[in-house]
Amino acid sequence: MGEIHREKLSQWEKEQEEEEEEAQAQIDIWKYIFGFVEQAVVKCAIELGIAEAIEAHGKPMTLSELSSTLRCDPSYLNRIMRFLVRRKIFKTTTSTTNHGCDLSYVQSPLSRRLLRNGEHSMTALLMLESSHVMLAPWHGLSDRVLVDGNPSFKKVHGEDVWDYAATNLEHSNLINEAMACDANLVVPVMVEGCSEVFEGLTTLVDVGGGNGAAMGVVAKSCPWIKAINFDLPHVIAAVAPKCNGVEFVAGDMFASVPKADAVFIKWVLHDWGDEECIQILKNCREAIPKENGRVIIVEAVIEEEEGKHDKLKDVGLMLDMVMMAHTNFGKERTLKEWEYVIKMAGFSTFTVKAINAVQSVILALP
Ligand SMILES: Nc1ncnc2c1ncn2[C@@H]1O[C@H](CSCC[C@H]([NH3+])C(=O)O)[C@@H](O)[C@H]1O
Repeated sequence: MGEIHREKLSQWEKEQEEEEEEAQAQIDIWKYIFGFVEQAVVKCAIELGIAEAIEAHGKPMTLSELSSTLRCDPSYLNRIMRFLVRRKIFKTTTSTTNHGCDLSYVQSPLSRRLLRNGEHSMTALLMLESSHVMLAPWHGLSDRVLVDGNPSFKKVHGEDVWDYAATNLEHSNLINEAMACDANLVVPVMVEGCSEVFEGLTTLVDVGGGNGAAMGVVAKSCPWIKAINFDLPHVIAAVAPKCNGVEFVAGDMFASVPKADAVFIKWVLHDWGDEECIQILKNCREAIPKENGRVIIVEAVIEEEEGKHDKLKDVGLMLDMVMMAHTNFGKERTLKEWEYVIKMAGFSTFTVKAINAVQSVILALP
């Protein structure tokens, strides 16, 4: 191939690529303009109890059955259902009835996650993130990024998220239930694919364990382990009566952590800046034996190289934005950033294991 011909070809390829990118941008920009719509419609579906109604019906449900059960206006509900079905939240089947052919709705893997008491329910997490309390700080995100910017949550609500929760128990309960959605998802994955972290333990303390969901799963799957759920006093006071083979202890992880063979700490360190993180980790290290003790950190590890992360791990980047909006100095960390806080807290070594979850398992050894 001649030099001029090759140049022309690569010029043509470049123009082609730019045209495709332009066409894609024309589509993609709408995703950002109306990004909130999907969350809002799913929230509406949860509030109406659409998934529950279809589940209780036990067979495909027509629009008229669904509207009369939920006391909805059929034409509005029809539009909501059309939107959800296009996004594979609910599926349709056609069934023959006395009046001819009827379109009916059935559950999909996504809609099952919208069942309040479903095994993989993510309802509470969606209700938390779409609550007024959690949405308001997003309006202050750009201010947060400025030099001398203010933490967005504190600016809107006058105090940080944990102090706010201590005096707004309804919101605190929503946080606890939302976190439990993820704990119920991740801990079984760990028991399945990473059971070595629980090997040889007789006691395990979950630091910032919320309503004890994680330790509930551990107590059930590894009954020889005495599981302790440790959290702030207002959390423990609200959730302790629900214990299921788990001991509940109230306290402040910045002061000290109850002693155990190992510490479990999930989705807590990302709420804090490096200095606070190091303090929490030092207290965790003091709570475990020097020999065979371990701290099991369950957190996202942000991939530094673009394009290397899978779709689930990509959720970590969204969580990083959530931390920016909802906490004072919290962030998702790269491997290097994890190494820094773990080493600064005095641990001698650590390992990272990817699991089938947004988070990885980071094992820190004293
Ligand atoms: N100073 C503190 N001492 C103990 N727990 C705290 C403190 N500050 C915040 N927390 C708790 O940290 C938790 C963070 S949310 C994570 C909950 C749980 N580990 C899960 O992944 O499902 C909340 O339950 C807070 O109440």
